[in-house]
Amino acid sequence: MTPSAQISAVIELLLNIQNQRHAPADATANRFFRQRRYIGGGDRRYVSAQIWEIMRHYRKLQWWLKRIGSPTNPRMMVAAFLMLTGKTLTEVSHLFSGERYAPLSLTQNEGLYLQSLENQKMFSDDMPKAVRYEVPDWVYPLLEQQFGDNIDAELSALLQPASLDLRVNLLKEERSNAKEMLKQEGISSENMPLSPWGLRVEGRQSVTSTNLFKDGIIEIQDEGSQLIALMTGVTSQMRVLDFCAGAGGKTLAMATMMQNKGQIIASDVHTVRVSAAEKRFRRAGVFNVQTHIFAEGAKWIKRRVKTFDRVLVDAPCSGTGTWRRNPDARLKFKANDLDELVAKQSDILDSAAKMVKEGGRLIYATCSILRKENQDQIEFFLKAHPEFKLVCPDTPEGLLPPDFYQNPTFQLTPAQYQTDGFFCAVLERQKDAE
Ligand SMILES: C[S@@+](CC[C@H](N)C(=O)[O-])C[C@H]1O[C@@H](n2cnc3c(N)ncnc32)[C@H](O)[C@@H]1O
Repeated sequence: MTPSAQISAVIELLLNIQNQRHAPADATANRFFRQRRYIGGGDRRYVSAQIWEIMRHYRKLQWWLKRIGSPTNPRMMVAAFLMLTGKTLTEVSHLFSGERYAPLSLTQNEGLYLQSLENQKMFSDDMPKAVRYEVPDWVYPLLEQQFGDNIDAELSALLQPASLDLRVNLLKEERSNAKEMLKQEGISSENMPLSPWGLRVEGRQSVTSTNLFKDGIIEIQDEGSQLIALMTGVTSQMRVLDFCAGAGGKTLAMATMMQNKGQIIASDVHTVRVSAAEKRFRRAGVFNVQTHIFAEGAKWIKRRVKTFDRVLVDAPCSGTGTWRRNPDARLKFKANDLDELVAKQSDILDSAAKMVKEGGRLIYATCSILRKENQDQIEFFLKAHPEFKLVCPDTPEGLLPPDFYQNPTFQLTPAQYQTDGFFCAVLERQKDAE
C-alpha cells in the first residue's frame, strides 16, 4: 500500500470503530482486516499501530479540533493526529492527495484548520486533566481523591502501552529453559521482577504462533494477574473454587501451584469463556480442574456450602486497571456502569462466601483501580459478614515479593509495579464458636 492508502485505511477503520460503539475496538479491527485480506501483514501492522495511537489520544484530538472550530470526524482526527505528532501541513496535504486509494484532497477550510495546528504538541498546558489523561470527566475526581499528589504519575503510566507478559507453565518447563526456547524462536525476554513464573517480552511479538505457546509451555498473562493467583496460597491438598473463572487464566496459574493435584472447580456464567478455558487446560496439560456453568437457581451452591478451602472471586469489574491495553474502554465507561458492577460484585461475593469452609479463605480480586469496586466493596462485605476477617497471604515462602506477605489487601498500579491495575483482598472465615 502507498502511505496515502494506509492513511485512507486508518480513517476507514476509525469510522468503523466509531459506528460500532458497543463492540470492543480490537474486535472491530479484526473484522475490518478479515474483510480486507488484500491488506498485507506490514500494512496491517502499520494501520493497527496508528489506530491504537489515535485511540490513546482520542480525547486530546477531539479537544484540539473543537478548539480550532473544526469538525471532529475521523478524517480530521487522523489529519490532526498526523500534525500533532510532527508532520507538516505540506506532508499531510501530500498524504491527502485525492489520488486513487488516497483520502480526498484537503478542502480549503480543512487546510486552514490544520494550519493552526502547525508546531503544536499533543499535550497543551490549558487542557483539562481529564482530557490530558484520557479519562471520563466523572472518573477524574474519583481518581484525584484516591491518588492525591501521585495523580499525574499514576495517570501517565496508565496511558503508556502495556508490556507483553508471559507466564511459564512450570508443569511443563522451568522458566530458564522456556526463556532459552523462546529465544531460539527469535523472541527475547527477561525474567519479571515480581512473579517467579513470568517472562516479559521485548517489543511487539507474535507469541501465539510459537511452538512454546502451541505446546502449552507459555500463556499470555499480565504480571499482576499472576500475583493474584499467587496470593490465593493454594496448595496441592486443597479443594479450590475459581468462582468467576472466565477463560481460566488464574485457574491455570493455581493448577501449577497445586502441581496438578487436589481439585479446582472453574465456574462462570459464560459458556463460551468456559469452553475456551477447557481448551487451555488441555493445552497446558492441566487435569485437576473441572468446569461448571452457573444456571438459574442456587442448588449447585447449596450443595457445596462451606466445602472449599479457597474460593477465588476474580470479579467482573470496570477494567479500569487494564486501560493501557484497551484505550477504547475508557471512552465508553459510564457512571451507571460502575453502579451496576458494584451491585453485581456484592451479590457474587455473598454467594461465593457461602462456599468457604471454616478456616478457609475467600480471595477477592478486580482489575480495577477504583476504590468503590475494591476497598469500599470489601468494607461493605465485612460489615455484612462478621464471620470473615482480613488476613495476610499464606502463600508458601519465596513465591511472592516480601512486602506482599505483610498486607491483607493490595492495590497494584502501572505506576507503582509496572503491572496492570489490580486489587486483591484475602479474607478468612473464622471458626464457628462452640
Ligand atoms: C475478570 S473476568 C474473569 C477472568 C478470569 N478469572 C481469568 O483470570 O482469566 C470476570 C468473569 O466473571 C464472570 N461472571 C459475571 N457474572 C458472574 C456471576 N454472577 N457468577 C460467576 N461469574 C460471573 C464473567 O463471565 C467473566 O468471565
